[in-house]
Amino acid sequence: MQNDGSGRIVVHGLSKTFGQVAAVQNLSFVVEPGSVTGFLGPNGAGKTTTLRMVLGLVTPTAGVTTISGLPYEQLGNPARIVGAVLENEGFHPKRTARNHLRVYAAAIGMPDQRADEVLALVGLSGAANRKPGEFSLGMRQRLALATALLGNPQVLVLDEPANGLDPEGILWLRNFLRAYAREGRTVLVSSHLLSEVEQTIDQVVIISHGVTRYYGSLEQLRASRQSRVLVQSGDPNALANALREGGFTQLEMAPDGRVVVLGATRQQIGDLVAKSGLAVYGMEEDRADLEKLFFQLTNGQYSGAPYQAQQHYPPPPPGGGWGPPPQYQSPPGGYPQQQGPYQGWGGQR
Ligand SMILES: Nc1ncnc2c1ncn2[C@@H]1O[C@H](COP(=O)(O)OP(=O)(O)OP(=O)(O)O)[C@@H](O)[C@H]1O
Repeated sequence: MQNDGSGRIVVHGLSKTFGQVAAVQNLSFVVEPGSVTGFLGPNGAGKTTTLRMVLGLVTPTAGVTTISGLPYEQLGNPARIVGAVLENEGFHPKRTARNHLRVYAAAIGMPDQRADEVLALVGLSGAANRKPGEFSLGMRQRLALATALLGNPQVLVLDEPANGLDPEGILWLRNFLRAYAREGRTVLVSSHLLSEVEQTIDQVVIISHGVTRYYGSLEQLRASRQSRVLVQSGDPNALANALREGGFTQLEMAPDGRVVVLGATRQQIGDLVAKSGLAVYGMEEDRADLEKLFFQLTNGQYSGAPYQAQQHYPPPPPGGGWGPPPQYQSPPGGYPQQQGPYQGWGGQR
């Protein structure tokens, strides 16, 4: 085997067991260069363990993980290929930011001046002579990123990099990572909050209880959200009957008396209502937000209530892209009644 120069991260059949705890189970996904991939899952889902296996810090119980075709430990001078920021990185309390970076630069064969270059890249030039002990959490995150960038790596692996960043810091990080990926590099970013990385990532791997729940483009995940239309009518029962006859059978009643039609567009309902001659006073279309979908996909790690799937996912795209979990039987989509504000049709109002 040799370094194929691609910067592609491959995780194949990866498992890790700590005593009785199956932290990661048979995980498979590919992180392509030129994109930012989000690695998402609730706390304890197995993200850090997986990233540590990718970085050769934890030995897998089963499976393999490679970067540019090689296991991390066979990469030669890995810091020149992969830059990583893991959680809770410590800094020497007495060293300035610049000296901290110079020590690390020397260790990987980079010149002193690289320290100032990476400080500039992360916007910390003005703090070069200060000690990280005086830094805010956001500044420490930037310094950790600067450390990862020392070797000008083709691949960046960041564990929860948005933790502790203020909105401005998150925006900065987003622009930085997107620009980095645009140069054809590989960026893998973990987070337990989809909203934190939603605008940064193109691809997403969602795990829960150490198992892949979704693997593919964020765009496709967005498209799988089912729309619903809320219809205000003078006679909700007559409207419901007309809708059922028209083939719209997924109906709910909102607490305010509006009829909620799942899986329909405003236009479809408008046409049907016009034919039925019923009075309708207003229609509002909305889509399930991605965060809700994320909750559904990671069900069981957020709330005790079991998710009852109402909708099936669209079939896998040709050429794959979906996670392989054989035990994944409860596809997402729709609006789980126990989580939404709506009562089922005929339920308590
Ligand atoms: N060294 C270890 N020894 C024993 N159990 C471990 C060890 N490392 C992780 N675990 C367990 O493995 C599971 C996955 O942990 P991991 O830290 O990988 O999850 P995570 O998704 O990164 O969560 P977080 O965001 O909270 O760090 C947890 O149940 C955790 O307690």
